[in-house]
Amino acid sequence: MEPDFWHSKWERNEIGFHGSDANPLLVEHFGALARGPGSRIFLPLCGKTLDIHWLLAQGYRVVGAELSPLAIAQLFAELGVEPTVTRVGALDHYAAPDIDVYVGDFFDLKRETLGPVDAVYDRAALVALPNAMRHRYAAHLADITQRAPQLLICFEYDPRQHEGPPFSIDADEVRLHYEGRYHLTRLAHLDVEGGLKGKTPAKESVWLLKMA
Ligand SMILES: C[S@@+](CC[C@H](N)C(=O)[O-])C[C@H]1O[C@@H](n2cnc3c(N)ncnc32)[C@H](O)[C@@H]1O
Repeated sequence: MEPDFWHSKWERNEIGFHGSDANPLLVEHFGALARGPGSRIFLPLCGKTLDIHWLLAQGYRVVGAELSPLAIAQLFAELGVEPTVTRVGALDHYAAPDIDVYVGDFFDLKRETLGPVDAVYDRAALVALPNAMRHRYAAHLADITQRAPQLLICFEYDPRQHEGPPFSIDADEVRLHYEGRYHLTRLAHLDVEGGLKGKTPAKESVWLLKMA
């Protein structure tokens, strides 16, 4: 997807991916990462997800990366926090106590800028990207986070029935991206209630990725 695709989604408020509560799969499975309060959790392609609110409320520190300044203005407004904004290379760094968000292209985020992270939470990031970008994304994510343990949520459905995003990512594809880099465990494999976008039969998987 080109940046304009996402900018226009945010400008038109076509954000069906944005949940109205913290993701139940995060709440159920985050403990598998075994990271205590105070740990720094990275959310690539974070949007304004309420998962950030949940993580902060649990005492975690959060760092996000997001293309849309509109999304991040809304995130901080909804958190009720005024960030300071500074330029770091090609990105804008929004900072407030316990939260940093880098606004711009994820592929411009460097390891030194991101700093150390204790865990990664990918919900609707890998699945948001077309196939050609997913390889680059997975390699870049593993590199800048130094293969920090990761909770990854993916959809699976018959790709003939729905044109992404979200794209269908089955177990073979998760292994293709990550098997050489992490030890993989599938923690859950569930039917999406009512189907994807209320019509396409789909499953959701939760993966735990840990350095082998
Ligand atoms: C499907 S949404 C998911 C947002 C969030 N993870 C959630 O669960 O609500 C994908 C997000 O990725 C952002 N995005 C897409 N391409 C990006 C890129 N190259 N760099 C940073 N963010 C990007 C979009 O603006 C959008 O907010």
